[in-house]
Amino acid sequence: MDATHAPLWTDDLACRRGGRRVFTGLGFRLEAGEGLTILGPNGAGKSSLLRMLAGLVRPAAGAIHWGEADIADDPIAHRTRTAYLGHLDVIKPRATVRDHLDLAAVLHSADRAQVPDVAARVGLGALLERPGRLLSAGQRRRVALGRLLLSGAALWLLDEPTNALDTAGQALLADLLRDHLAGGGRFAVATHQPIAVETRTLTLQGS
Ligand SMILES: Nc1ncnc2c1ncn2[C@@H]1O[C@H](COP(=O)(O)OP(=O)(O)OP(=O)(O)O)[C@@H](O)[C@H]1O
Repeated sequence: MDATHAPLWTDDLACRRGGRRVFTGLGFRLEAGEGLTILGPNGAGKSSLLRMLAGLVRPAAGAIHWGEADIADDPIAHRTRTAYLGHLDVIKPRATVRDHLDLAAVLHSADRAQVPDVAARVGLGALLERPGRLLSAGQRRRVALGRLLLSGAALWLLDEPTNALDTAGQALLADLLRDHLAGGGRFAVATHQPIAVETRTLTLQGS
């Protein structure tokens, strides 16, 4: 099977953090073109699961597979196909919106000529030359969405992506997620806010 279209799946996945059990026995499958919404109370392990799917936290038991392979067997391949958006948007104070998106394009071997279009897509077309220190929280989040678009990653892992986004920003996020699925991508979103995209749902119970 073409690796891009291979299913992402877990079987009997368990997570421990700080010596404490967070979740056990987690199994789910995510095909190309599918999204997953991860729900659950504070501390249930949503961020931990996303970090595990990104290969940043090791499972205490079980494994995460991409097709036949355990993602831990080829971390570089997994990093290349994955984009992780955490709670904090890392923005350099002096670098402009254009600089941030240019850097993302270079890092992901994307065409820098796309940057103005990507900025416009995320609502920052008029702010290309604005430095990071002058961006609002929602504008920073939009830079992060622009980076996501430039990543070309098949798997988007988004932790509370609606944070700081206004109504229009939340609609934009939903559009980007739908377009990503339509292009054969997949995503997992940990959220307390509903996102207006049809997805599978995984609810972590917490303890
Ligand atoms: N770096 C860490 N070291 C030790 N324990 C951690 C670490 N990060 C998280 N935990 C613990 O793991 C558990 C799950 O945390 P996690 O952040 O995954 O939950 P969450 O469902 O994303 O919560 P929230 O809804 O509050 O964002 C919590 O009990 C937390 O205290």
